[in-house]
Amino acid sequence: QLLVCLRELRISLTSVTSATPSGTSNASALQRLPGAIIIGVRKGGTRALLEMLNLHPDVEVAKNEIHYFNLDENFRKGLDWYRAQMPITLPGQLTVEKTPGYFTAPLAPKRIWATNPAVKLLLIVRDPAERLVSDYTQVLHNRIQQNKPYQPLEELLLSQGHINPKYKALQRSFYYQHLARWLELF
Ligand SMILES: Nc1ncnc2c1ncn2[C@@H]1O[C@H](COP(=O)(O)OS(=O)(=O)O)[C@@H](OP(=O)(O)O)[C@H]1O
Repeated sequence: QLLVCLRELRISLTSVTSATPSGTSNASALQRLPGAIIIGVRKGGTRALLEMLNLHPDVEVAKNEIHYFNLDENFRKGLDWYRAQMPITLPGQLTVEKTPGYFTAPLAPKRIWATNPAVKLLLIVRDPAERLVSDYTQVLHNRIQQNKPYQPLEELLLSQGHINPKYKALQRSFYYQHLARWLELF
């Protein structure tokens, strides 16, 4: 399925990436903006998806999460900074980056659209309740490692006997609310 998906991505991206000259000389080895972005969801298996795509010789991935479209401090650094975070590719190769934080970031859809409306967005989802528990577990793990205090999941999830809609890990599992913002543009 991934191979089929990749073939489709390459076909649809030919027009976008063909602005670069064909051939495989070193002069054509450049850092290019992504043709596809894994936008989420956090704890949805985004790292595994990125690594699997990276097995294909026509794909190069940004190893780290870039957080360009969701963090103002990075967005302010500009497009040249973003491009500089990308791997070197040859013409015809597809650059992919993943930052699961994009999916829930209010400004990310508009920013990505303004940068490249033809970019392909990849979203991998997971049972939202399992995702929430995984999200909580990661934060818990980080806090324990940093010797910081932590609350049980029940305390975060419930407020006066009711579900607390302000709990961030819960909000991140409201897939439809976030997806609606993306679908307004893409
Ligand atoms: N192939 C496959 N099938 C099912 N689940 C998988 C798979 N690969 C990764 N995982 C699980 O995905 C969780 C990590 O997701 P992410 O890579 O998106 O995490 S992160 O948002 O980048 O931190 C993490 O979940 P938890 O085990 O609950 O932490 C992984 O176990």
